[in-house]
Amino acid sequence: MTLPTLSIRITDVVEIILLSILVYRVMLWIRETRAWTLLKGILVLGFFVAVAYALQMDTIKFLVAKGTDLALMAAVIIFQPELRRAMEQLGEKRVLPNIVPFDSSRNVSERMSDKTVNELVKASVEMGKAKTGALIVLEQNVSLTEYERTGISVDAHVTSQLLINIFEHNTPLHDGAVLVRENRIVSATCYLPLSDNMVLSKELGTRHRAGIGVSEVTDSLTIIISEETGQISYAYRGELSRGVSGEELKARLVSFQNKTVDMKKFRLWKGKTKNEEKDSE
Ligand SMILES: Nc1ncnc2c1ncn2[C@@H]1O[C@H](COP(=O)(O)OP(=O)(O)OP(=O)(O)O)[C@@H](O)[C@H]1O
Repeated sequence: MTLPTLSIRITDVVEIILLSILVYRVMLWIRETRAWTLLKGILVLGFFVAVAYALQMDTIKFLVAKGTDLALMAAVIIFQPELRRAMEQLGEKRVLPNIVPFDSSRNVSERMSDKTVNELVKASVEMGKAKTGALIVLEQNVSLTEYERTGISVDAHVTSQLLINIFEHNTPLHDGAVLVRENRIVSATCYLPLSDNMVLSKELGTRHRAGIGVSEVTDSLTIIISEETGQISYAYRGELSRGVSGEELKARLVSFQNKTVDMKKFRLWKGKTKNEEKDSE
C-alpha cells in the first residue's frame, strides 16, 4: 500500500496560521459578549441534533435542514450591536487605517491637551461638590457621530466654566450627555444607549446606565457625576469605577490621553484637521 504524498506549500501554512488567528479571535469575541451564552445553548442543541441524526429521526433532520439558514439570519440580527463593535475593533487595530489612510474614524481622535484634562477634572470636582448631575463622554478612536446627532451642536473649547454652565439645573442644555472630541465640546443634550448589564447595582439610575452603555459599544471614556450623591465615576469598556477622587480621575484621564499619542505622528503627513487649525488659532 502506498501512502499519498503530502505537498505543503508556503501558502497552506500561511492559510492555517490565518485561520487559527481568526478562530482564536472569534472565540475571544464570543467569550466577551452575550454570544457566550448563546454558544452554550447551541452546543446543547447540537448534541440533541447529533443524537437525532445518529438515530435517523427524519422529522428532526428535516426541521434542522430548513431552520439553519433562518437561525443564521436571526443570529446576525440579534447580535448586530456585538458584530458592529467587533468590526469597529478591527478598524481600531490600526491594520486597516495604515492600508486605507482615508479611514474617517482616525480623523476624529487626538491626544487631549493637558489644559483639557485639567478643565475636565476641575469641572467634575466642582459639580461633585455642588451635586450637579453630569454626563461627559470623551471620544477616542470610535466615532461618536451617531450620538452627536441626537444632541444640540456646541463646538467650543473645553472649559470648566462652560461644562458647569451646561449642566446647571433648569437650563436648556443640562439634560443628557455632553460629547467631547479632542479639546472641544461638540454637542450637548445627547442621548446615549443604556447598558442592559444585569449585574450593575440597582442603585444606579439611567445617567449611570447611559454612561456605561456608551462605553460598552465604543472605546470612549465617560465621566459621570451623580446628582444624588455628588460622586464622581468613570466608565470605560463597560466597567464603572465609582466614587473616584479628583486625583484618581486626573490619573485616568492622563492615561486615556496617552493612548492616542501616536495618532499625531500618523497625521503628520495628513496635515491639520479642522479642529487642530481652530485650536492653534
Ligand atoms: N439615555 C440617556 N442618555 C443621556 N442622558 C441620560 C440618559 N438617560 C438619562 N440621562 C440623564 O440622566 C438623568 C437622570 O438620571 P437618574 O437620576 O435617573 O440617574 P442616576 O444614575 O441615578 O444618577 P444620579 O445619581 O445623578 O441621580 C436625566 O435627567 C438625563 O440627564
